[in-house]
Formats: sequence, structure tokens, C-alpha cells
Amino acid sequence: MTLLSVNLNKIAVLRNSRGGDEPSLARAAHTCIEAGCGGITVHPRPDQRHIRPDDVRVLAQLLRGRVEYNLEGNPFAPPRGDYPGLLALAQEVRPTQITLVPDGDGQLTSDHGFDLVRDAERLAPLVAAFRELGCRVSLFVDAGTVQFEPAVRIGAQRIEIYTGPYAHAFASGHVDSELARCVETARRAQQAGLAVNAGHDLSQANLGTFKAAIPGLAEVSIGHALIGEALYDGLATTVRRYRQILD
Ligand SMILES: CC(=O)[C@@H](O)[C@H](O)COP(=O)(O)O
Ligand SMILES: NCC(=O)COP(=O)(O)O
Repeated sequence: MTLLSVNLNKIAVLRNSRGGDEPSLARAAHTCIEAGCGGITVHPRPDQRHIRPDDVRVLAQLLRGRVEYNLEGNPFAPPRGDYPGLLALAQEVRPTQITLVPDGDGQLTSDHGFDLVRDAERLAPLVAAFRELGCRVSLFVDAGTVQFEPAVRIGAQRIEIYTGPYAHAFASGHVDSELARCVETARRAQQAGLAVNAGHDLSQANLGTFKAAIPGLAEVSIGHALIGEALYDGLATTVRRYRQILD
């Protein structure tokens, strides 16, 4: 079974565009849970363009004991204003899983993963700190990554394959080589003892092909396309459709 974790960043984008509390993240999370999602993902950024620290806290209360909570972010980004940093947030809310992503403020969205060989040593103390909190640790990596010994050595338990290039290849009709890169990365990670997650620009159109190609795919986190599709079909219906693709 592949767990569907719904990323709620885009609900917060809409809410922040007017101030106030609507659309409500709590109501969206509740709707997704009722519709059968297995987790909720948020990716707070220090510039607070969408998810804010208080959202992370409120969702933690709402999700506890119901579904998994996946907190994503750059562990090296320093505190800024009332953004306390990813480790401090995790210390407060103890998410089920922490997904470490090497993103920067200048980026429109996440657009690459860690280079595990280069980055393992500086990630090591952070991975240890998150694990000390009881969080499962996943590292965001590019498709094409095949050396996973450094990730295993520092205590990571999962990787998340960055699927943006896969989604673009799928849309262009030339998906074979990019999908093959994802398959090889998943295979090598699993061989090293890591479980495999995936995310970024996955959609109802491209998810089935991806899921069929990756045996043992543990989790997908999906936000942008899912929330967009929900504008037409409703959030609960859309979540159920993703579940059908994954079941
Ligand atoms: C790690 C990842 O691929 C997603 O969390 C993505 O970064 C969504 O973030 P935005 O909603 O800020 O684009
Ligand atoms: N980790 C990927 C994620 O949470 C959602 O990415 P996207 O579907 O918003 O591109």
C-alpha cells in the first residue's frame, strides 16, 4: 500500500492572499482525513509565504492519533522572525516524519534534492537530532541518485524522490528515460535498506504510471495538482480518486 499524504501548502496560499482564516487549513485537513488520506504534509518556509509556524502547531493537535504528519523543510535555514527553524518546530510538534529538503528562499518551489555523498556529514547531526525526537527521517533526492550508503550511515530511514522532472517528462510524452531514472533510484535505495517516498508535481494524470513502475512505493505527498483538481471536483472526491489510483 502507498500512503497518500496531502500537502496543504496551497490552501495556506489562498488564505494568506486575503488575510483571515479562510479557507481553513483545519477544515481542509479534516476533509482529507475523512476522505481517506493517510497523512498530511506541510512545508513551512522561512519567508512564511504559505504555511506559518502556528499552522504547523494547530495541525499537529488535529492530526495526532489520526493520520501521519509529514513536516518538510530545509534544516539549515536559520530562524527568522517568528519562524523558529525546522528543528525547533519539530521539537514542539513531534511530526511522524521529517523530510529534509535543500531549498532556498529564492526558489519558487523545491527544485532539487541533496547530494548525499557531499552533504551527508553536515546532515548527520541533524538526522540524529530529529531521530532523537522520534521522527522518521526522509531525505529529498534527485532521480538518478544511486549511492545510498551515506544516507544509511547517518541514520536516514527513507528517501523522497523529487518527481518534478518525471512530471514534466510525462507531460511532454517522453517519459521513459526519466521514469527509468526514478525506478533505478528506488531500487538502489530499497537495496540499501531505505524505504522510498516520492513527490512534486504528481497528479491524477501521472501518478498511476509512476506507482506501477515502483514496487514498494511507501508514500506520495501531493499538493499543487491535488488542490487544483479539487477546485473542479471538490476536495473529498479528489482525495478519493487519488486513493483509487494508489490502492
Ligand atoms: C518537497 C516538495 O517537493 C514539496 O514540498 C514542494 O516543495 C512544495 O512546496 P511549495 O508548495 O512551497 O511549492
Ligand atoms: N513532497 C512533495 C509535496 O509535498 C507536494 O509537492 P507538490 O504536489 O505541491 O508539487
